[in-house]
Amino acid sequence: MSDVVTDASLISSFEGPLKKARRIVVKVGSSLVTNEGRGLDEQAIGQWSQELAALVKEGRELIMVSSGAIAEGMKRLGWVVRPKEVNELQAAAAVGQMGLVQMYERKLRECGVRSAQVLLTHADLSDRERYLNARSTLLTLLKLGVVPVINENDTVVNDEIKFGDNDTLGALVANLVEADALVILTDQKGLFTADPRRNPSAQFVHQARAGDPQLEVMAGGAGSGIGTGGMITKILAAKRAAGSGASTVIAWGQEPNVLQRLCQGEPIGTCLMANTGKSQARKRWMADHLKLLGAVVVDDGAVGKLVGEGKSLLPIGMTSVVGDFSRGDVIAVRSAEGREVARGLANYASSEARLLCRKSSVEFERLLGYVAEHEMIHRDNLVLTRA
Ligand SMILES: Nc1ncnc2c1ncn2[C@@H]1O[C@H](COP(=O)(O)OP(=O)(O)O)[C@@H](O)[C@H]1O
Ligand SMILES: N[C@@H](CCC(=O)OP(=O)(O)O)C(=O)O
Repeated sequence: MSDVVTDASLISSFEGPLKKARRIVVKVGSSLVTNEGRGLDEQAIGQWSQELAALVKEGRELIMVSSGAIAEGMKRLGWVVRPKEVNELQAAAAVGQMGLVQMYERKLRECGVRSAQVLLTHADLSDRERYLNARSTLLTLLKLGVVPVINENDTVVNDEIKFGDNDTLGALVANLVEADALVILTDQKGLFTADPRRNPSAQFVHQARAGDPQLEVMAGGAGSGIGTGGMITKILAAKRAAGSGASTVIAWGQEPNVLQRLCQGEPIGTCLMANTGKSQARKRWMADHLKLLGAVVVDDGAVGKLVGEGKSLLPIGMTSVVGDFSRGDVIAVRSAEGREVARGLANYASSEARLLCRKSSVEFERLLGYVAEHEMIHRDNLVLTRA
């Protein structure tokens, strides 16, 4: 599908990508969360929390990426005009984040669901080791039925504050946890063919392909003075999320029961479809690594587990380690004859992996002083490369 669909009748039987989605990242912008800067919108946060809780109870995994710290901090500090100084924006974010996260914690707890605060920077997600640590923490939280509430760690960055780009953070988180879908809730019903605040005759876009260059022409900057990214960062976020196979829906955050209705398959908002399958995208990413830093050689039993049974690679099946790599690098898995059978993300650096060859996980702590993971390569991070 490459066309931009503005005719509602063409999508009447369309189910949307949320119905079958198990792992969903929801991003809400500052203007929605803080009622256009008037202060935390308790009713809205309460409503989203009820929906998140209901979806978690259905067996889905939900992550909330929420902006609003700066806007709420400004309100608490009595500042009417958004400061220009980065250190003042950072101070406002630190003050506002307290109230923001407390409100999510309380509202979710009232619905019987636990939450966790996670503060990330773009830099965290580009460093492989921190990327893996963030990933494994988030996946553990999801497994426990906890809803992570994520924001940028505004105190330690300045460019993120300047560009205020939590849409990108939402997409990076979707990629990090390999979400099935990203939902971006904002103050418009979705994407229009032009900014509806400036062009009242703009048409609504029901559906398009994520990454379609036409969308970037339609999207403009922020319209409210509270939000900072505007529609363009949402379009680019959808393109980024599509890289790992996640489709994106941009919808109005005040739409009644928006999340549950989307999950029932109602075509609300603008749906930007990813045209790459999840595993395909991941496979391509791994296959794109032309030069691998190392490899582990495994015995025939391990080859059978990986190839025949789709299992993770455990150190007990490894006989030797080749090269010099760090945790998070893509490495090859070779058979005893030296043939590459798979590739994947190493959970241990080569120096540690050498100590773990032929060892069972009960010995990891004694050998390394800590246990990062039981697997050398988790099956979620592994692709078979033998034809
Ligand atoms: N083509 C478009 N369709 C819809 N909204 C657009 C478009 N171009 C620009 N916008 C503006 O983007 C705003 C949403 O972005 P932003 O204010 O950053 O919200 P948020 O805080 O939710 O991230 C809308 O209020 C709207 O004025
Ligand atoms: N992280 C900051 C800024 C993020 C921001 O403004 O993003 P958005 O409202 O989604 O355009 C905050 O919480 O205020």
